[in-house]
Amino acid sequence: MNFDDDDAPPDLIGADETVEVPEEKAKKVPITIVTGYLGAGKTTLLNYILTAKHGKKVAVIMNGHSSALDIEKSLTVNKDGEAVEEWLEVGNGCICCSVKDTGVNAIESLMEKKGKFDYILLETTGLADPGNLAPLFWVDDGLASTIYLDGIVTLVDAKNILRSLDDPAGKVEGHEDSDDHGPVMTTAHVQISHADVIVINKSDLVSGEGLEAVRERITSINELAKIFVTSQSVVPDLEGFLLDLHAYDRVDELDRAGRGHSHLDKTISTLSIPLEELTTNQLTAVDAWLRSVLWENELPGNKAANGPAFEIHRVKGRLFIEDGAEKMVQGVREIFDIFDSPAPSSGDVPRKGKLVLIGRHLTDLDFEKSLLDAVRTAA
Ligand SMILES: Nc1nc2c(ncn2[C@@H]2O[C@H](COP(=O)(O)OP(=O)(O)OP(=O)(O)O)[C@@H](O)[C@H]2O)c(=O)[nH]1
Ligand SMILES: [Zn+2]
Repeated sequence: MNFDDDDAPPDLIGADETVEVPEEKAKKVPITIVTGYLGAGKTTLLNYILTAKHGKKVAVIMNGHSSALDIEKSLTVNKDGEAVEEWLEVGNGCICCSVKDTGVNAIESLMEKKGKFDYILLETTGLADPGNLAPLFWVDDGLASTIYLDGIVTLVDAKNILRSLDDPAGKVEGHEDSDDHGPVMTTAHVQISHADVIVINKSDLVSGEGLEAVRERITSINELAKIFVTSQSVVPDLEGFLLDLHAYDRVDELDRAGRGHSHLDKTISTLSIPLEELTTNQLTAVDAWLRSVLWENELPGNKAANGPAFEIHRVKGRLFIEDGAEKMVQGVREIFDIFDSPAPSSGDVPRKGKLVLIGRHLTDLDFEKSLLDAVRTAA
């Protein structure tokens, strides 16, 4: 890709040039995290966003490795002998930045130019565990006061993903592992389990059957994610795919979970627990149950003292309350929130709730019984 093709030279924006945003216009900027195993096509996707005509101002933060980008040199300029990050404005109105580590600093310097764009896309390194990153953008203070996490998009390489999921060498770091003899949890697993959207890229390299096998395996890990198939990371359109996901303030996709019970993947699975209308007491019990499970890592009522240590990556739910309220549950790792549904279901929808968990060892313990017992006791 060459940004110098345009007649006008690219416009470098100085790092210290801030734009005054009137208070009432200071809207939160959504951030989408783009993750995916080494070589899955993340940079290809972001390059596509930077060049396609989509009429949106997107700020793209790439992880600094990208040799694919010959703009990288021009991004880091010397200012008073010090290297500073620069934002490069490209032809379609997007801006781009390459950083050594996709950390908080880059986002902070980005926020100073907040009036300038509608979305932020952040490429993680191929080995990143999005579960460690997502909470950074979710907490209610600090950073998240000016940006909010719109969702996590995970690219997978159609040709290599099944091998990556089975490769013990890809074992993810930083997760407690009491049962080393169990099926291994790889970086590919955690990138899929945390995803709101999964892009099966490099579809040109596999047969139709191969693609179906990949799709089945991915769905067995994460039943909630929306799945797209691409070649060269060319996505049909951006909204609902990369942008405007609202993955953390809506739960529209809950209906996808709980249909099949394939445990094709031995490591991570999706569990869907149906819930009748709850009293407010029972709502409190669900909250307490989630605290125990997510914060203490204890399954209430579980007698198997030496059972395998479970791990929950995502929680989503819709709860109907007898007083007429409708609540949503959203969680990533140990952070979760129960809040009023911004778009309650219409009157003719049956008031059947659901709690969906994505994680490890969910099939080895009886989560459903534990939750339903807690709810029953609180009736
Ligand atoms: N055959 C084929 N090659 C692709 C496709 N998408 C990307 N590639 C190639 O795959 C290689 C890796 O793509 P990148 O976009 O750099 O992948 P990445 O996920 O950013 O890689 P890392 O940041 O190194 O983890 C490049 O050579 C791309 O040209 C595709 O759909 N089909
Ligand atoms: Zn890349």
